[in-house]
Formats: sequence, C-alpha cells, structure tokens
Amino acid sequence: MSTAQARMRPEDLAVYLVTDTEQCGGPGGVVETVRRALAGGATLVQLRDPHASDEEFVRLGLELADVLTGSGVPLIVDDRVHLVDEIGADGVHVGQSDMPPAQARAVLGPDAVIGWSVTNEAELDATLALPEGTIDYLGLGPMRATASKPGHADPLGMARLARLARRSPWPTCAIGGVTSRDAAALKASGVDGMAVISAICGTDDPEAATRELTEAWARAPRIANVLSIAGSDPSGGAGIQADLKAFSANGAYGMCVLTALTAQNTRGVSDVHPVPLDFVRAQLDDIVSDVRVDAVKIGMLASAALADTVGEYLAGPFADLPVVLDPVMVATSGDRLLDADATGAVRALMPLADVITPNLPEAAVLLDLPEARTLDDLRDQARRLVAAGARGVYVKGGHLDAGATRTERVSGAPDDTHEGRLATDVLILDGQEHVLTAPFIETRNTHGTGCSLSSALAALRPQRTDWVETARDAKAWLTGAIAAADTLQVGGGHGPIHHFHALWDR
Ligand SMILES: Nc1ncnc2c1ncn2[C@@H]1O[C@H](COP(=O)(O)OP(=O)(O)O)[C@@H](O)[C@H]1O
Ligand SMILES: Cc1ncc(COP(=O)(O)O)c(N)n1
Ligand SMILES: [Mg+2]
Repeated sequence: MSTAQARMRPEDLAVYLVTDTEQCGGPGGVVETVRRALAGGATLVQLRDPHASDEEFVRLGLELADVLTGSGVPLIVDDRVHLVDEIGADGVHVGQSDMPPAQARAVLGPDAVIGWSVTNEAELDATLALPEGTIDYLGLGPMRATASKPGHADPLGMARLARLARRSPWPTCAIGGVTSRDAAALKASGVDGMAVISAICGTDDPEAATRELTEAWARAPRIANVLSIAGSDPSGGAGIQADLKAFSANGAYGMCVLTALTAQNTRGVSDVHPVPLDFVRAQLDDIVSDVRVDAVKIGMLASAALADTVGEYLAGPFADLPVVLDPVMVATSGDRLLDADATGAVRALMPLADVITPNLPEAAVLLDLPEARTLDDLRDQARRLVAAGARGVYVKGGHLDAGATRTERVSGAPDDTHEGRLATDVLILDGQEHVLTAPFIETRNTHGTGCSLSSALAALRPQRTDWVETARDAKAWLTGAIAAADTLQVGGGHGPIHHFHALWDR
C-alpha cells in the first residue's frame, strides 16, 4: 500500500494512549482522562477494558468517539472486532490470542485500521506472511514486565525491540511499561511511537503526563551524535579510528576531536605528538557551537594539561550528557600513552564521567595499588574506584589470568553455564555490582578492544534505557568483534578486532 493511502500514519503512533478503566477510576474517569490526554497532545487513543460487558464497552466507546470528534485523533478499540462499527471507531487492535487479523480484515472491510501485537521474531515472521493490506501497524512488546500483562514474562529489551522495528514494513509502537524516560531510547530504536497505559492513566494529571511524553518524543533524536575525544592510531585499530568504527557499527553518528597523533602500528607506539591545547579547544568549540551532542567518549589524553582542558568541557557544555571515560594509560603493546605526571589529572575527571572503563593496569595506577590478580581483587578495586569519586565503574578483566577467570565463576553471571575460560568485567552503578561475562576468545588480535568497548558504551547509551542494558549489549557486540578479528589480516603484532562483524556478510 502506498503511503498516500495508508490507513495509519507513523506520526499517529507517537503517543498512543491505551485506557485502563480501573486506573482511571471508572468509566467517567476514562472519558476525563482521554479529554485531558488530548489536550496534552496524545496522537491516538485505544479503548481497552477486558472486564466490561459489551453494553458498557459500547457506552464508553460512544462517549470517547464524541470526545475525539474533530480532533483528528483516531479511536481504536481493543479486541472487540464486532463493536467497531457500532462505536464508530477507526479500527481495532488484536493480540495473538484474539481474532486473527485476516479474519478481522474480512469482517471490517478495507477502510478500518487493524493493529496487531508482535512479541518475538517468530510472530513477526508469521505476520510477514499475511496477505498485503491485512494489518496497518504493529504493537511491539512487552518492552519490560508490567502489571497489566502479568502473564507476559519475557520482556523484549531495546536490542530485540530495535531488531523487530527494523524488520517491520509497518509503522510500529512499543508497549509495556513505557515512560517518558524511555522516549529517547525508543525513538533511536526505530519505533514510531510509545503506547502507554500507566504513564497517563496512573497519574493525577493526565494532561501534564501526556505533554511530558509528547515533548520527550519530539525532543529525542532518531540517530544519536556521539563524540570521541581521543588520539589517532594510523593502523586503524585503536584510538579515534576504532571509536568511529565502533560508533558506526552501533548505530550512532560519529564525531571526533583529536588530542594527540601517535605513530603506531599493531606492534607498538613509536612516537606521540600531542595536539596543542588551543587547537583542542578550537575543535571542541566548533562542535559545541554547531552540533547537538548526545554522548561523549574520552580516550587518550596524553598530558595533564589536556586532561584539565577536557575537564572544563565535561563540567561545562557536556555536563548533562552521558560520558564514558576510558583512562587510557598504556597501549596493548605496553607503550605509555599518558605522561607519568598526568595520573592525578585523569583521577580528577572521574567524578565528571558517568562510567570509567579502566583495564586492570589502569585501575591499579588510579588507585596506587598492585594490579588485581583475581576476580575478587577486581571487584574490590571497582568498589575502591567508586569510593575514590567515580560515579560508575566498568573494570575490564581482559588482562586477568586464565586461571582466575576459570575458577572464580560468579553465580548469577549471565554465562555461568559456559564451559571454557571467560572474559569477565565488573560494573558498579548506583552501589550495585554487575558481573558481565563472555566467552574468552583465543586470539592475538585484541588491539583496540578497550577503545572499542568504551565507544560502544557511548554509542549505545542514547539507544538504551539504562547503563546496565547498555553495558550488556556493548560487551556482546565487542565479543563478536573479537571473535571475528582473525578474519582481518592487519599487521604482524596485535591486530585489530572486526568492528563490522555483524554488518559485513562474510
Ligand atoms: N581474548 C578475549 N576474548 C574475549 N573478550 C576479551 C578478550 N580480551 C579482552 N576482552 C574483553 O575486551 C574488553 C577490553 O578489555 P581489556 O583488554 O582488559 O582492555 P584494554 O583493551 O583497555 O586493555 C573487556 O570487555 C574484556 O573482557
Ligand atoms: C591513540 C590510541 N588510543 C588508545 C589506545 C589504547 O588501545 P586499547 O584499546 O588496546 O587499550 C591506543 N593504542 N592508541
Ligand atoms: Mg585500553
């Protein structure tokens, strides 16, 4: 069907109110809630009341149709195909256990809107096989577990939601525990809107709640602009070259401000040429004066003066943005990338970042302690970094001894069924410890893993609802990139990882 004759425009799904008679305090409450949600900018309304009799449902439906007359906002009814015409609704939303969409289309004819719930890839596959023109939009969910669908155990999360949205030829909305705080991640995931129940019906001021949702949606970027402030690696595996690849591989638009040029290859770093401070400022000022920045990653800072300068921007124009600080000190080859007297200046940046991502040697230097040898040391050092002022800490265990990761299995870690050696990282956020594990891959090609991980974190944060989900997805992507590293043939030392492993079809 061409867009000109589409029955459902993507923009109509932006803020989709699904009513809940109980949360609204009865049928009168529903009508009043819809009236106020309309004033707040709701773009679509669905009457949902699984417990009402048909008579009650029609009575309420007719009142809502009356409220919506002339507003341009369509009215959809949940489930009850046989009441669409009597209410004068624009269409119906059916779920997997309701009337099949093809049958609903046969009953309602060619003009009605039909929405259809999809909760996984298999259901989307089946939906793609329906005759053209059967349905008009998809409700994708549950995004997270909710009270209105207690039986629905398996929340999608943003990565799976984004995959479903990308594959859908129909406009889509996300449903299931959605709030205005999810608007940015949902819009970046590629869905066309947010379907909400509690976020409007469960509030004292449905108009203000709806306005918050519509404004958050309007404000949110479709594609995040992510900035790396880091050094150059001419061999392309680390530094800004890795950062731009990691941003691109993870769905963000990449930008970079150079702090230093290095002469380096896969075998080592032969020289470092710091960029003059004023020129670092000039680069930053040109970004800030022109481009909306959605997240920042900081890599090689080379000197204390450069670290101080970057700190001014973190406290200034970037103060409200997600910031990942990779306290780069030593390259995989063992060469220094930060002046010996600059550790204090990097330490001073810790409270200005949301997450710092030291490897084991860097954690040790920041804490002035011996390098962690066991997983317990690593967890202890992560806690100490929080005590030392870091807001969030992601300590990378790539340098842990094989024995340490094999024997110290952490119960509850996602891969505790994996049999071989693990690559284990520890994340501490808001006082909570999260152990992230992945299979350890036997390869020499790990040049730039740290740069790439911190960049994936910065790229994904605007597309995810929190740092924990961000970290899990970033690590999963990184593991794939390390696993595919040997397909590249770059240099005779520690070669780069394959940033585009999931995109290049070989
Ligand atoms: N051989 C490997 N197999 C799987 N994951 C690895 C491997 N080496 C490192 N990692 C992971 O890569 C990330 C970067 O870790 P690390 O090598 O410690 O940092 P850096 O590159 O800064 O030295 C971490 O998530 C770590 O667990
Ligand atoms: C310019 C530059 N920045 C950072 C690194 C660290 O690399 P890794 O990601 O392996 O820690 C590097 N080798 N070169
Ligand atoms: Mg590193």
